[in-house]
Amino acid sequence: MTVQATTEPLVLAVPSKGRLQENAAAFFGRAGLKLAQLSGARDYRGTLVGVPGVEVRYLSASEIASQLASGAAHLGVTGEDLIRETLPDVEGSVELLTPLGFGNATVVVAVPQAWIDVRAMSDLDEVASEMRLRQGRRLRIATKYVNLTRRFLARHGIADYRIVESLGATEGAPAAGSAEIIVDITTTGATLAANALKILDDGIILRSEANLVASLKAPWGPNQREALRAVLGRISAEERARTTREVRAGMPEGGEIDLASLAALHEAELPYGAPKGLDGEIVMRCPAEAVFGLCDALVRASARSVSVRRIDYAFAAENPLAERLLARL
Ligand SMILES: Nc1ncnc2c1ncn2[C@@H]1O[C@H](COP(=O)(O)OP(=O)(O)OP(=O)(O)O)[C@@H](O)[C@H]1O
Ligand SMILES: O=P(O)(O)OC[C@H]1O[C@H](OP(=O)(O)OP(=O)(O)O)[C@H](O)[C@@H]1O
Ligand SMILES: [Mg+2]
Repeated sequence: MTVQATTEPLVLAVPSKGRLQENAAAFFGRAGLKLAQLSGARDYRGTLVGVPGVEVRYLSASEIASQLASGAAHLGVTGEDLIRETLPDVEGSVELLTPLGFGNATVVVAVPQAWIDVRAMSDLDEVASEMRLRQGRRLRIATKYVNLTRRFLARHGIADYRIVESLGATEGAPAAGSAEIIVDITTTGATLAANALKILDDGIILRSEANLVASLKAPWGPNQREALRAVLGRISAEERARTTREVRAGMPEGGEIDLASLAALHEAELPYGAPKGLDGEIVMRCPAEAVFGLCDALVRASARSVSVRRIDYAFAAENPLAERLLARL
């Protein structure tokens, strides 16, 4: 009988439900990372097709935040709001690798629209003090963002309040009489409006979006580091490709062109190096915004033809996301 060497996998935590699920799967898909569920839609574990050493775990967005904090997961996709709410020491326990452009939500302080004189946090401070003095009771704030709320109110010097923990439908609390005001996330503002609530002018606690987050507490052995490089290499390659354009130009025989300064002027690079003689094809890459400037300059430098392409992936020797994380481990 042979004993197989067990190699601990890198644990990648992916949202299993809710708003982040579909977008997260699409994000990995763009990076060429196909999620495969182990045995049908009810199994909460899976793998990444073609990337060995990775175990995918399907969890709720808030569980992902706790597992990154404890080190049970190495990498995960979750909202920054949940990271900042759940982790006592964000900087010391995780690295926010990159924002993902979805799951945008703003954590806000909202009060009844009927409170016409209450527009800012300083007004709220007055309301809270008056309630305490005149009615002998504290302002009640309904929220599931207990820690974010406490920190934000402390920064505004507000101490006369009580938190009523809410597990959902927070916006309904003032009308239901279980709290005077709320702290919750909003995206379109529709739920606040439907419940006759308004955001205080300086009541924005955090602008959040989904992030790719790495745990500093997880065990990062050699196998997990190798899997990390593979996963983040693809993610970087897709991001680099999406934001750059490849420019190919046919240069005339005997043409004279200072490729290095042309490249520098247009934030371009020569990913495959400068050709020996300049008559022939040159390949450059530049940021998408800089592409027409570069094309014009090449034409002025007597290029015979210039074409621009989008590319799917741009792999490079550098792996900036992985390097940033590895430097902290
Ligand atoms: N309306 C929204 N628009 C965009 N992103 C949102 C919205 N609501 C929540 N999010 C983001 O998605 C995260 C998870 O929210 P989601 O509603 O999917 O799960 P949940 O509320 O934690 O779970 P559940 O409501 O099932 O208990 C939020 O913390 C936030 O980062
Ligand atoms: O500003 P809006 O676009 O109206 O979105 C905000 C609402 O979306 C979220 O609720 P969700 O639908 O996730 O229900 P939940 O409270 O059960 O999480 C959030 O808690 C708000 O209630
Ligand atoms: Mg929700």
